[in-house]
Amino acid sequence: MTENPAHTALWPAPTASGAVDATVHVPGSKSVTNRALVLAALAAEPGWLRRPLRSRDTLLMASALRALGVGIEETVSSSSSDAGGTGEAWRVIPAGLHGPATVDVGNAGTVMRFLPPVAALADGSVRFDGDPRSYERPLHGVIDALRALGARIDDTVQGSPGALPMTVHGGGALEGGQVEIDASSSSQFVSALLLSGPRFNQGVEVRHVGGTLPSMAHIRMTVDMLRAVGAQVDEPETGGEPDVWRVTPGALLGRDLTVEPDLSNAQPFMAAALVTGGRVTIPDWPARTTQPGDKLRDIFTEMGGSCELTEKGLTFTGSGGIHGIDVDLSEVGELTPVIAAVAALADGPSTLRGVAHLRLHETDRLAALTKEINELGGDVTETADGLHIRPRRLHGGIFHTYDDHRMATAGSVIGLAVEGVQIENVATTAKTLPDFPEMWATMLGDRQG
Ligand SMILES: O=C(O)C1=C[C@@H](OP(=O)(O)O)[C@@H](O)[C@H](O)C1
Ligand SMILES: C=C(OP(=O)(O)O)C(=O)O
Repeated sequence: MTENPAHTALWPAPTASGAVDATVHVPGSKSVTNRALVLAALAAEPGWLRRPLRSRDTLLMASALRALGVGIEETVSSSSSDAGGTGEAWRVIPAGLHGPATVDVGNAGTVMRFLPPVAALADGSVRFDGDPRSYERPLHGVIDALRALGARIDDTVQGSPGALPMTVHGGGALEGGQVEIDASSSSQFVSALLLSGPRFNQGVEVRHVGGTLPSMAHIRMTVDMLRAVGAQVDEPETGGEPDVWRVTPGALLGRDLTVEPDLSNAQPFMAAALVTGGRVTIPDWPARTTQPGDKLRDIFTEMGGSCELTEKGLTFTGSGGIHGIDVDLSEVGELTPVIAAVAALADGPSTLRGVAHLRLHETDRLAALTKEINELGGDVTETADGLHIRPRRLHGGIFHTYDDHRMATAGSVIGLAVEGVQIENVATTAKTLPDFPEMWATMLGDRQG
């Protein structure tokens, strides 16, 4: 097999010549955009998504829904009042879902987990395939649950059962009802079943049985967004049974939704303020949000910064010092790589806990962070559910990224403080933030190279 040159290309991570002082407009949230697309596709009337994220994961979601018959028209409004926004809006026009169709999930957890229930509602066969890594990421929870709820799925044609590739033989409707799943390997199993639940004949009752459920922030996001389009949801946090979610069958409204900036993608820019003792403002930081990135206000404050939320957005200011942290990240696992990078530059040790499931993300993130930080001279050890990080003087070298966007941004944060760090395949940030290298250079005022 020939190597794809983009996968081995090296990007010299710019070092910061001084404290950063920048305003960074961060594009829309991946998690909100892909949920909004699914909910709009399942609605009873057309809807709008304003300032959607345009990245590999969201374009894969849009292409897949189009392949199932949904209309998605991309428009750019010239009279946009979006401060700093592109004025981009997508009109989503629901239609009868049908196969035959092929869905490329790439390496998008949201596409590979959220769309099989949608395909089960389609009339016809829908084949799912994706990047080699997508074959290894857990999907059994969605497959087993859909079968229990009445779907016909063939996951034995190629590869191993319980994983991609597979074909969902949609019957035009799904009975739904009660189902038990072990979602300890991905919260997206629960979100997937809830998002399509209003369209199942009996709705759905999902009971999680198993170890700790990760990424609760993302399940809250699912519940919030379902309610916003008129779905009735009972859930543990508003008085329901622990680990049980119920969605009543019913029609969904077409909404006009403006997508919040992706706070997890704001993270490397905030980390730059922390690492350089500078200041970064993220416009449009929501006053109230279910995004896990909102927790950065607490986490990065504890690590040495301070936050101010004003009408200009969130201004995060580094103090010049970086402190180690002992933190349970189970609710906000996707923040781990950049926190690990900052921790490697801190004045004391850190322990990151509650994130064993990161071993099955875009790559094995615990192994990858350990190996790459240690190869720059660091001292990181893996624990059963996280990382111990003891800061040491780091040196330059190649930071491998394993097709993981958050490995690339984590390496870039280290590169701000360490000369000679080269990021392999920085283009992998296109999964959720295609303009990352340009945004990074702009933040640094194009002074570095
Ligand atoms: O539902 C979502 O949008 C997400 C849920 C989380 O997945 P896991 O629960 O698999 O960690 C998170 O890590 C991922 O980036 C996005
Ligand atoms: C785990 C992540 O993505 P996915 O949606 O592919 O699970 C992530 O973005 O950190």
